[in-house]
Amino acid sequence: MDCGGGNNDVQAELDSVEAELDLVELQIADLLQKQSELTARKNALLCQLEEACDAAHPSASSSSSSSSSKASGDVSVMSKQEMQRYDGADFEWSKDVEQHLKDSFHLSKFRPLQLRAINLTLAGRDLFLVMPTGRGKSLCYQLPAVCSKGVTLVITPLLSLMEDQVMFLKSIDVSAVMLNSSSSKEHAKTVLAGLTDPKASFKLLYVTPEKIAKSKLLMSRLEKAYNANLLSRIAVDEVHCCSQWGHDFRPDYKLLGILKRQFPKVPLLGLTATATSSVLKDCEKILCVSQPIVLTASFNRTNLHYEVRIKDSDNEASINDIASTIKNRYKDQSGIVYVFSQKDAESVASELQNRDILAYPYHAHMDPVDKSRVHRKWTAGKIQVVVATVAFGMGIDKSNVRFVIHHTISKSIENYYQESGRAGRDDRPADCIVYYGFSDIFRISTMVVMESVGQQKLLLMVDYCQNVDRCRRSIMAVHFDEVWDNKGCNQMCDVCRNQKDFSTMDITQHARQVVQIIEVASSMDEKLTPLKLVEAWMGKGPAKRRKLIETTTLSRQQVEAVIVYLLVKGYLKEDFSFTPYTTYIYMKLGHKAPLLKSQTHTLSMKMKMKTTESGSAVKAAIAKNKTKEGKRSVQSAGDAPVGQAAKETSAVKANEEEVDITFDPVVMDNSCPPQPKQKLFKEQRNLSRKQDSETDKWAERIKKQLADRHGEEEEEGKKKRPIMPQHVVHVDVEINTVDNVGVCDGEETPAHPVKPCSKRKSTTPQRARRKPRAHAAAPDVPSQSPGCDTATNTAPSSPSQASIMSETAAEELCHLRNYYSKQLRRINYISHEYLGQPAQPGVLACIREPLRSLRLPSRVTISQTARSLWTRVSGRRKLVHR
Ligand SMILES: Nc1ncnc2c1ncn2[C@@H]1O[C@H](COP(=O)(O)OP(=O)(O)OP(=O)(O)O)[C@@H](O)[C@H]1O
Repeated sequence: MDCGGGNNDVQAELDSVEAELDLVELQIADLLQKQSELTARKNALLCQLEEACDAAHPSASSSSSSSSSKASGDVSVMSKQEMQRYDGADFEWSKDVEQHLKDSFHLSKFRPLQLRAINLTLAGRDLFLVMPTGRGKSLCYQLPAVCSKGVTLVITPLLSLMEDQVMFLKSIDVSAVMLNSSSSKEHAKTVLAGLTDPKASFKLLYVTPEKIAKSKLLMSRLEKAYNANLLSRIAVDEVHCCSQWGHDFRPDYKLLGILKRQFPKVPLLGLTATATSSVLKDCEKILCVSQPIVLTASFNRTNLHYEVRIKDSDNEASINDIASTIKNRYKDQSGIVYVFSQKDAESVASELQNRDILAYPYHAHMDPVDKSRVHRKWTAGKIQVVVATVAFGMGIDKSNVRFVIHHTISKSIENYYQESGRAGRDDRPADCIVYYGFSDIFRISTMVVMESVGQQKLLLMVDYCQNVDRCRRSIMAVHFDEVWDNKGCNQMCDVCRNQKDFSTMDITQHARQVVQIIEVASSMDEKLTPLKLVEAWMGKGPAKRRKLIETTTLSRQQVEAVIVYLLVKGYLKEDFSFTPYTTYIYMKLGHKAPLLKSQTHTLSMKMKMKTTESGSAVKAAIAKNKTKEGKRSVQSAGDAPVGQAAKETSAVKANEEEVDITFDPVVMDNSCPPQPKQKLFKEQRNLSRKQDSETDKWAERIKKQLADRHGEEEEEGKKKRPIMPQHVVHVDVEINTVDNVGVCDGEETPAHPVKPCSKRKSTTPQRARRKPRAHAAAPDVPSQSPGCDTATNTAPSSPSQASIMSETAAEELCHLRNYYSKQLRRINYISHEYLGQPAQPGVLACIREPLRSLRLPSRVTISQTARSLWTRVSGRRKLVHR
């Protein structure tokens, strides 16, 4: 068929119209998003107005429940007047409640919302209570428990939390028991019998969600207690764990719906400090509670001062800064430094000790006895600082913590709120400081990549840190769906304190440059890691590429800020590449990148600009770009560079010999122990050598490709250059793990607070770092649980043994090994959700729980999958050894 020139024109126009339509769609999506944000804000303001106009609004809870009506459920279920009645003390139980508050709990008065919550639950209402960290949520089920007939069932995610609470209740003569993996048979028997005994000696029973999911005996006893009217209440602590959208999702919380289905008349009380309305809606469904009353106290902890500091890329400098802050501002005062990994916990603690600060590490892989000692000593004020991973979080209730410093940003705003919420629980002023660094974003990114909304949440946290013009509290308020009055901060955040310490810059040209760099790299079959993108834009990298792109005169800090901004706003996105051992991150164009093609699209960004130097740098760069604009999109080899850029370009040119076409992936590798630098260096050198031999040929090919590109011709069948990480950054990662903070027993502080990593427990089986080779690639699936790290390699190791394998078998084994490594990593990753759980013997038992969270083919059971994994591995093994 003849497709003449006419058709070509039509096709060209069609392409252009389609491209324009794409742009319009993006703009519509943008506007729709803006519309929904504004509508939400409008509704919130309307609610605020309505509340303000309500003459009968009681003073008792108004200050703290400003957004309680955001749970529209309240209003539909109960009128405001009726709701206010629950702030009163004219119920049949009121006297009892008052008396126990003073006599049992030794408290003089209620904090805002406590009495309302207690009255509501005692009246049999289902209730979700969202109250800030440290405000006294526990009292809202503990006090009703002692005022009610029968037993209150409390679901808690952590054994440590459970132990702490039971110990505390015992200390005030309130009888409470717990059932967990370490309970003896006899104890379990007594507890189960007590459930149906009207004269039972305990008022509260603490269990983990897993216990509910697994113990049929417990469920049957609860059923009997229910029928005998002896199950008075169900409290689900940290209720946000039900929802995948919550920041600490636990699969077994999903099964708790059985409670309301089996015991519909028992009032349920869900408690959390961090849940957005969508998370609560999700929890409502999961727990099968219909139209619960939602009481929401303001998230605002007025005594906490929030601050973000830019982290120096030189670790030494940031440690110095932290140390001097602690020594100058918090002399002899208690605090926490949160870090990213186990290794960081040990090294930062050691660095602080070197600077005469009494700091001890705390992380999930420490001996439980050591953890318990550190916790205890810190609580007693004998240790000034705990340098901790997230393992030291929920349930840490020390009143006089004056500072919480984040050496690395948290993985979400919810996490940050929880972690920083350990500060100032005595209502006195305390500081929450985050050190925010470019490379940390990508370290965390590799950690949260497996989580369903991990990336989005991380970017919101990054946005919080990057922000220079909005009150930090207002960002949290929007995040927690709260109506925010700007006066509410009272200059208790760095932004409100240093108002006007920023300038608005038009970064449209900068953004176009970044997009162009990625496009050029992609045309050269190159993938750029975040670090390489920064360097490329600043004029480093292969000369061939430099000739094709526009470099910048912005400072490194500004370059990083712009790239992060583009990532947060969707002009860039991360691209993950997985190997059995590592996760690589590369930067790609995001869904909004095409908008930059339109000349009318502009992009501005607020930047901190303390020095005029950096300010003028930005302006100079913008001016330079404007003059260049239109002159070229791709600079030809003969073009003479101008101004500052010329200096940079020639400086880089001088270094050209040293710059190779390399890749610098950010790597998360939690499968291998830290490698000696020498070994790493050797591996890199080997890879470099391999690359060197290819580079010349490759450069020739690139030249041709570029020529083709300019001529708008696509060379058919061009081979992609294999990506060979030359510079591998080995990151030691502790996945967001919560674990058992041991019980106090009065022991000494560990003699060697900072343990060397000699016997570090890896989070996944240890493996050689090299790429698996066919001849040594027998699937050495460990005979231990996936969490164990001493995998024994039974693969043939000598050349003679290897030679008996056919090439196809070797290749297949190699694939299989990769597959299992990846599966084991995933299983292991998910297993961390279960660290607080009873360890059960047997491989199947060990991986069953994590497997629940994996997506299995329909009609395939978990046991079948587990068994088939093992059968396939052993089958392959036999094949190899034959
Ligand atoms: N009405 C009150 N008056 C004084 N102190 C109180 C009152 N209610 C609770 N507290 C104290 O506040 C502290 C924090 O209480 P609790 O552990 O219940 O907080 P929380 O809301 O569960 O916090 P988090 O979510 O951070 O665990 C406890 O030490 C508790 O004794």
